[in-house]
Amino acid sequence: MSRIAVFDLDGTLVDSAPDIHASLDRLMAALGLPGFTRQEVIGMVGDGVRALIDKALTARGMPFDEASLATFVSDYTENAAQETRPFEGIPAALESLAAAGWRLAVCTNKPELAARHLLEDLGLARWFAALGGGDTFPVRKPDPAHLLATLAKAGAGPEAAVMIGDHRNDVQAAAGAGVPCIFAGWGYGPAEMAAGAPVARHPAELPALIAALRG
Ligand SMILES: O=C(O)COP(=O)(O)O
Ligand SMILES: [Mg+2]
Repeated sequence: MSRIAVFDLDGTLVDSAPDIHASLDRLMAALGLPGFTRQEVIGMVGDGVRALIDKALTARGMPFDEASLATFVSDYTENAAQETRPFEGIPAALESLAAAGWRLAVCTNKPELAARHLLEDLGLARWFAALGGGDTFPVRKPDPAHLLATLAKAGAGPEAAVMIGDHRNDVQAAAGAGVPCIFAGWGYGPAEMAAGAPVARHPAELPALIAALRG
């Protein structure tokens, strides 16, 4: 069975914080509330959009509401690729993995439509055999079923897979699915989230690290 590398999106493939930050601050301004610093936004990313909006509203003493979530999702889906770019070295790493016979997939807590638009706008979509978004299945990371369902969509199983992510959710989903994980040290998660997983400091290290896990 062909080997497959499954990537997280935000903070792993793409530096998406600028557009998440801009959309969130537009929502807050529309609600008459103060915006956030970039570090605050990065600290709220990882558990999907519902959690992001919940954390943002809670930080301003407001209850969660569905209308704010819907406003954010539609604004962000439109504007996800304004400033967001692949991390330096990611396109080359994907090309090198594909050339070495790896199939590639994306497992992200970002909503599927926004993730799809973003990958297309950045010219990355062609690399991926499957995408499992935060709303594609009834569950999402850290639930290992999110990773397993993404693999199934690509016609693959966990025994041939490696996961690459920048958040504890990625490490936990991979561990639960029996898939080795590489922690993206260039991403948004603090180093302790690696929890013992090997840490790549730069995307250029990925082809060798991934091959070492599933030779
Ligand atoms: O949308 C999020 O909160 C995180 O998305 P990710 O799973 O691609 O890092
Ligand atoms: Mg991430």
